Amino acid sequence: MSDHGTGLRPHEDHPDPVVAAPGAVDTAAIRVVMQTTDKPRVAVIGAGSWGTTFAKVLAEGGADTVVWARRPEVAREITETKRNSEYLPGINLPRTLTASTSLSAVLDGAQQVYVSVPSQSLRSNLAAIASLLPEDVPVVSLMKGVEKATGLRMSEVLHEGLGIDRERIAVASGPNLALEIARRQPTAAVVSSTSLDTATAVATVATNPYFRSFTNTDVIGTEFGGVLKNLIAVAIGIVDGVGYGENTKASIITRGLAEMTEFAVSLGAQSSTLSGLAGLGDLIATCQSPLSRNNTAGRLLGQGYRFDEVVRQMNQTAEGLASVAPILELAAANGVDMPIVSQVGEVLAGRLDPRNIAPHLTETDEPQGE
Ligand SMILES: NC(=O)C1=CN([C@@H]2O[C@H](COP(=O)(O)OP(=O)(O)OC[C@H]3O[C@@H](n4cnc5c(N)ncnc54)[C@H](O)[C@@H]3O)[C@@H](O)[C@H]2O)C=CC1
Ligand SMILES: O=C(CO)COP(=O)(O)O
Repeated sequence: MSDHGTGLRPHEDHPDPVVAAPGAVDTAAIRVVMQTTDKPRVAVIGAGSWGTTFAKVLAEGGADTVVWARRPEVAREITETKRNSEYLPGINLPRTLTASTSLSAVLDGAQQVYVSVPSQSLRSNLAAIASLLPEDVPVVSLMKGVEKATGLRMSEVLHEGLGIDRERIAVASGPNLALEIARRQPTAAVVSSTSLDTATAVATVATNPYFRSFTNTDVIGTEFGGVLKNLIAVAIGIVDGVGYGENTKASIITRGLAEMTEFAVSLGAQSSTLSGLAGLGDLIATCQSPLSRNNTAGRLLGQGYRFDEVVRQMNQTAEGLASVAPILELAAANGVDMPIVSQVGEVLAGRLDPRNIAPHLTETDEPQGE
């Protein structure tokens, strides 16, 4: 069997029963694991849709991967049947992937640790992780929210809660809808750390034939890109739910990117990061896809459901809903106008009829330079 130029050895005794989606990478190229020598041992904290998918990415890139699941039934299903049917229906996980509810078992010997729990729950999980974290290993945030109570980015919460150097922390972001990646559709991501060595070490492990990780050192831009595109995706969902068409959505996406960029740059990001995978790339994916939970939450709001009804209907994490308020506080503190995000906040609060969101792309009715 050819290794399709990957340099990786086909793993022939585990025929993969996943049916490739149209356009997915040739499964023969994917049905491989790295040579067993120097297989990095990695831990993924969180067994929801993204934690499980990222664990699959890492395992299919050759890493010896173990997942921490909060619920025993989820850990058991992953380990015994190689499925996570609640979050990734129809997806077969790699034979080598296992999960456990024991943090010490998962973290023991880990050379890299990836964290993917809902942003608002991160801090409460860190005390237990801190005492078990192997020394000097990189810790990678896969999350796209800010902490509601503090406005801190997830890498900042990791820094505070784990008491580790910023150079050890990385964030991974980009147009990464979990189910598409779980189906092995080709995808790019960006891994960012203030230390390029850390970003490179993580990106090397978080790469496989269908998932390619780029690197940068703009952690602020990379993280805010992932947070802010969720808010614009809620706005897109709202106008979709109302029934507006493509002009409205293109206007919101384009002005939304300008809003995202101004905000992030005011807090220290490089504007080029917002034009990259973690900004524009993720904005396109999230605003276009019905797989997006933020987009879905917005659509329900646009269809007339109240905020509490939307929260009840969502059985997965829609980070944007909790991030609106802290982002608007940061914007106000930095003198940045965010007309689209402000109006998402007004719709969430029940103070603005979703049908009135679209015209308000600026703060005033005076013509403004683009
Ligand atoms: N699903 C996706 O396509 C992507 C998600 N992300 C980000 O990944 C992060 C996690 O999201 P998903 O996995 O999609 O969410 P999810 O809703 O699919 O799963 C969340 C997981 O966290 C667990 N959990 C809930 N409360 C917890 C707590 N207090 N402590 C520990 N674990 C808890 C749940 O049991 C579940 O396993 C979010 O920040 C999201 O923005 C990033 C890229 C893609
Ligand atoms: O971050 C994502 C895609 O990159 C997933 O978006 P949702 O959280 O809206 O599903």
